Amino acid sequence: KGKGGKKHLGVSENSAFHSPEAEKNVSLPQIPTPGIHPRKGKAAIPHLRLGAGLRKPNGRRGALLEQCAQARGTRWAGVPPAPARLCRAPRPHPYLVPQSPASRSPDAASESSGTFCWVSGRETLAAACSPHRSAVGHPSARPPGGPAELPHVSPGWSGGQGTASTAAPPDSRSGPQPEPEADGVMRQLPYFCRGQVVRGFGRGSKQLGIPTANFPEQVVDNLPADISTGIYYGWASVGNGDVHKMVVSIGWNPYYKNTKKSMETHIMHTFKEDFYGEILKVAIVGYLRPEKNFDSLEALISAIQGDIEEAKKRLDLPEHLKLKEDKELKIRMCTFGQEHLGKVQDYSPLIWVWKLSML
Ligand SMILES: Cc1cc2nc3c(=O)[nH]c(=O)nc-3n(C[C@H](O)[C@H](O)[C@H](O)COP(=O)(O)O)c2cc1C
Ligand SMILES: Nc1ncnc2c1ncn2[C@@H]1O[C@H](COP(=O)(O)OP(=O)(O)O)[C@@H](O)[C@H]1O
Repeated sequence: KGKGGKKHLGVSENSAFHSPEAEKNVSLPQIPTPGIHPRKGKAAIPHLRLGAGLRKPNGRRGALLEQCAQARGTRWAGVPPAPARLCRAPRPHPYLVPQSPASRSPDAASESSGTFCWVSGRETLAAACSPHRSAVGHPSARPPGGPAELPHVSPGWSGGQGTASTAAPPDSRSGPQPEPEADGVMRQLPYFCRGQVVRGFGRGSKQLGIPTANFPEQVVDNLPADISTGIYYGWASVGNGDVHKMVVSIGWNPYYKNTKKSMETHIMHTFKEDFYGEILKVAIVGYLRPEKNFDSLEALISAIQGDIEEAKKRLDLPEHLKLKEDKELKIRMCTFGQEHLGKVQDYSPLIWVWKLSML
């Protein structure tokens, strides 16, 4: 047992989900893995110790973590997770994500070398590596970029029900948007959110020939501040339906000079009928471009069609298809237990284990 074995790992109440794709698209800070052989992965990490406040995942939570690990086929199965194991997973790893220095750390400055975070749907294990100081765990901390911005909804989901998509736009933002900071945007992806489909201005189908399902105000309001306005792509499902490719526009539609921010999803699928009132779930996995103004309706339509084609292509890339098939995404997109969505208390570890065991 190494030094870390005596102390404990923490488990947070939050969830986040990052893909290797998100890491590829941006230059995230390199995770230092001092002393770790990439394949053998068992070298000592003399300076890596568990900090105060970490708890050993024993009892029900420990069992949960083991089951999650087993379900994922990670190397954690059957062993008590320790920071060394957190750090030894080869990169890129979909559940081991670099996190920015954590401000909630007792000594944030010391974490500048990187924080590691293993994430399963509900549980998050975190440890930080620093060449100068021992690791620090955050038992109750959310992973940076995780859904702590989604305070009143079920873990991992931004959602709500309502009747309109609103958010007061600063005037300066109604024009063309600057390229969002990749660091800010991509750290949030994949970003999951859900909500009841509400009515918009009815332009999508009629004027553009491209219907876009609108999310309610609460969903738009709960978007992480780091997710800039712009055009994104990802996966979507409606009600109990299958997962389809989608593009989503987040912002003020400068062409129409909307006064309220909205989030509008076009799903690349032909539906038999409208689905107002249904629960729409989306996983935003990538960014396409900022919102723009256009000289003509034709130019707007042509840009949106270009986005759709580009999104289709990108979503066919192996990393995206892999994500689509990922258990985590299936759990988040699937319908069993949907009645629980929105009630944090119903996302008990036992329900989560039950869901994993269903797969
Ligand atoms: C992929 C995509 C890209 C879009 N890009 C822009 C854009 O660059 N500028 C803009 O003003 N609106 C853009 N929109 C928003 C459309 O203008 C909007 O969906 C349309 O006004 C329909 O709105 P409605 O559902 O409220 O009727 C985009 C929508 C989608 C789906
Ligand atoms: N492929 C699709 N993607 C998105 N919405 C669709 C699609 N097919 C049908 N719809 C329906 O069309 C509605 C959007 O049409 P739209 O004309 O943009 O109206 P609104 O402005 O009310 O959103 C959605 O709410 C949904 O019910």
